[in-house]
Amino acid sequence: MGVFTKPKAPDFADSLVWLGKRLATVFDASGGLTYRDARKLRAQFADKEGAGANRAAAKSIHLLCQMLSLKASRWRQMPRKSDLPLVALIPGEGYRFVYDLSGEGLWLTEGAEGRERVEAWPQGTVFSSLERRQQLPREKTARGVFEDIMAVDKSWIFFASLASTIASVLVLATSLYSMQVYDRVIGQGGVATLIVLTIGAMIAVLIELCLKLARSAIVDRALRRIDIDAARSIFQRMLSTRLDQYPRSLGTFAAQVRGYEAVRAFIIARKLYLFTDAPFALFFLGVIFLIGGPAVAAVPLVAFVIALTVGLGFRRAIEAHSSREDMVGNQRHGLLVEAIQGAEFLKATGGSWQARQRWDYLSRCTAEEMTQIKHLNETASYASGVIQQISYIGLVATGAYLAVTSNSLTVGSIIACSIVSGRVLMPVNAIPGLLVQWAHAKVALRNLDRLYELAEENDGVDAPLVPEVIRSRFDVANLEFSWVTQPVPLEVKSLEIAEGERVAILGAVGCGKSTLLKLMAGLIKPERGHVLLDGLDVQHISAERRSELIGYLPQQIRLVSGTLRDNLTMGLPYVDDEALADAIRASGLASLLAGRSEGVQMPISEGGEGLSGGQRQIVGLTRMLLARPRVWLLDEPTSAMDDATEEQCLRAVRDAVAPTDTLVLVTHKIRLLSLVDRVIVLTPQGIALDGPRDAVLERLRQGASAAQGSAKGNPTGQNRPTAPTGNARAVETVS
Ligand SMILES: Nc1ncnc2c1ncn2[C@@H]1O[C@H](COP(=O)(O)OP(=O)(O)OP(=O)(O)O)[C@@H](O)[C@H]1O
Repeated sequence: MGVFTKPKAPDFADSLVWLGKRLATVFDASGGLTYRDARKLRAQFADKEGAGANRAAAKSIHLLCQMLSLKASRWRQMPRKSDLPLVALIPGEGYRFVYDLSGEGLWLTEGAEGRERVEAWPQGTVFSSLERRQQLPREKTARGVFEDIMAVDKSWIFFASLASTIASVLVLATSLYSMQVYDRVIGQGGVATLIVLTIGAMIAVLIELCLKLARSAIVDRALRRIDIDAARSIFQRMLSTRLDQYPRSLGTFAAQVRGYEAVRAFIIARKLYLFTDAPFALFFLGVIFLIGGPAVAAVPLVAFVIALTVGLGFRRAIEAHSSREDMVGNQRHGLLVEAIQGAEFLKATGGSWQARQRWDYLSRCTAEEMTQIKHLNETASYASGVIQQISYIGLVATGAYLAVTSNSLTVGSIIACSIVSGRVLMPVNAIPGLLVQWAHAKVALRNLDRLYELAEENDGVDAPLVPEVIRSRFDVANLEFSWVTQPVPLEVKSLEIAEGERVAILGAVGCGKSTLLKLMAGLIKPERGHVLLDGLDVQHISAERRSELIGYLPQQIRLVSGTLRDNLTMGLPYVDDEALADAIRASGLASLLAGRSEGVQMPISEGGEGLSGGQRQIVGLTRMLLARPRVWLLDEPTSAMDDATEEQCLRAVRDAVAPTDTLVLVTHKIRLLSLVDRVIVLTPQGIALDGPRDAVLERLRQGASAAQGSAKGNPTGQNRPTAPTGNARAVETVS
C-alpha cells in the first residue's frame, strides 16, 4: 500500500462523495449514491488524522465500490495506461478520477473542482483501478430480488432457529417437572425434591423467556434489514422505469408497489415456520413416543394429520378472497390518490358524489372480502382447536386405559404427554394465518413482477454510453411512436437539427409536440426509427449522462417536497451559492423571493402545490439556467407567465444558451419565436412545414387569411401562430 500523508479530513470526505457521484455516472451504477451513502462516506473521515485518515482513505474506496457494485484493485504507486480508469488519491488534496492518458503523456483527470491535465503526480499519490463487478445475469423478478436480499445474510435464520430449539427443549422441563412431582414427590412425600424441582423448573421458564426475547430481537433485526433493502431496490426499479411504461393509474400502481411489505412478512414467517416450528412437531411426537409409547403417540399423530388436512382445505378459499381484497384495496388506494390530487376539479364540477359512490362501492367490496377471510381464518382456527381438544381427550383416555389395563403408564407420564401434545399441534394452528399471509404475498409478488416487466431506461443496452463531449446535433429518421391510448401514431420521417440551432415546434393541440420533445430527450423510446444525438442513439446514452447533456423542461412542472433550494439544485450536487444567486437574479425568481423570510430555504410542498403555475415555471427555468445543458428542450416554458415575467425569462434563456447549444422550443405563443431562427410545424402525420422563422410565419399567415376568407373570423388567431391541423403529409420546406 502506498504512503499518503496528512489527508485533510473535510476535503477528503467531499472529494470522495464527488467521486461516488461521478463513478455512478461513468459506470452507470443503477441507483448511484443516496444521501445516506454520502453520509456514510463522509463519516469515514470524521475526526480522523494521520494514520487513521490513511486507513479511512483505503477503506472508503472499498466501501464506495461496494455501494456501486464496482471492483477496485489494491493501491499502487505508478499509474499504467492499461489500468484505466483509475482513482488517484493525492495526499492532502483528495480523490481524482483518471480517465485517460493523452498523446502528450498527460493524465486526463476530473475532481470536485473540475478537469485537469496532470503531468507529474504529487509525492505519495497512489492509484487504484476500477472495473464493474461481474454480476450473474438473472431473470429480473420480484422473487429474485427477495432471494438476493435474503442471500446477503442468512445467519439470522441460524440464530433464531437455535434460540427456538433451546426454548422448545426447555418446554420439556415443565412436562418432566409434572411427571416427577406426580410420580416421585406426591407418592414418596419428598419435599426437598419438590423444592429442587420447582426451582429448576422456574429457572427453565425464565431461560425460555430470555430465549424467546432474543429470537424476537434477531427476527426484528433481519426484518428491518430486509425491509430497507427491499424498499430501496423496488423504489429504484420504479424510478428507473422508462416514462412511457408507467401504468395509467398511478395511485393503484403505488399501492401495488407497496405490496413488498406483505412479501417480506410472509418470507420471514415461512422461514421461521419451516426451520423451527414445523420440525419441532416431530420432535415432540418423539418425546411422547418415548414417555408414553406408540399407542399414546399415535393419538396426536392422527390429530396432526387431520388438522393439517383441514387447515390446507381452506387454502383455495382464503387465497381467492385475499387476492380479491388486494385488488379492490389497490383500486381504493388509487381512487384516494386521484381524489386528493383532483380535489379542485371534483369540487368545481360538483362531481364529488360520483367519486364517493365509487369509494363506497370499493369499500363495501374490501369489507366483504376482509370479513370472508376473517371468517375462514377463524373457522380454520376453531377446527384446529377442536381437534386439539379431541386429541387431548384421546391421549388421556389412551394413557389411562393403558395405565389401568397393563399398568404400563404412570399418572405423571400421562400428564407429561398431555402437556407435550399441545406442542405437536401448535404448528398446525399457525397454518390458517400463514395461508392468509401467503395469499397476500402471492398477489403482491405478482404485482411487483409486473413492475419488473416494465422496460427500464436504456432497456436492452448492456453498457450504455457515457460520452464526455457531445455535439448538440440531432438526426431523427423514420420515427414512429404512439401512447397506449393513441389510435394514430406520431410519425416523423426525417428531421435534422444542427449544432447551435434554435428551433420552435408549432402545431395544433394534441398533435404530438411534447411527445416529440420527450423522444428527443430519450425519456420515451420510439417504436420505430431513431433519434440520434451527435450520431449516437439517445437510447444508448446512459440515462444519467443524458439528463446532464439534455435539459428537458416539461409543460407541467411538478416540484418535489423539500425546500426551494432542493428543487433548484435537483440533480446538480455542485452548485455554489454564487451560481444560484446569478440564476435566481436572471430568471426573475429573486422578485418572487423578496419579502419571504426563508429565501431559498422556502418550504415546497408535494408537487409544488404552494406555488402558482407561473411560479413553478420560473423555478423550472432557473434550474435549467443552473444546469447549463448542451441541449435545451423547452415545452411551453412560459405558458402561465405574465408578459413582464416572460420577457425576463426569455432574456435569461437567450443569454444562457451558448452558441454551440441547441434549443428546441414548443410553444403556442408568438412572442417566444423571437428566441428561434427556424420554425417547424408538426401534425400527427409528421412535419408539415419547416424553414426559417419569418418565412414559415408568413406561410402560416397566408394560410390563416385564406381560411378566414372561407370561414369568417378567428377569435383566437391573434396571439397564436395558426398551424395546419389536418393531413399535411408532405414536408414543405419553406425558404
Ligand atoms: N402520458 C401519456 N399517456 C398517454 N397518452 C398521452 C400521454 N401524453 C400524451 N398523450 C397523448 O399523445 C397525444 C399527443 O400529446 P402531446 O402532449 O404530445 O401533444 P401536444 O402537441 O404537446 O399538445 P398540447 O399543444 O396540448 O401540449 C395526445 O393525443 C395525448 O392524448
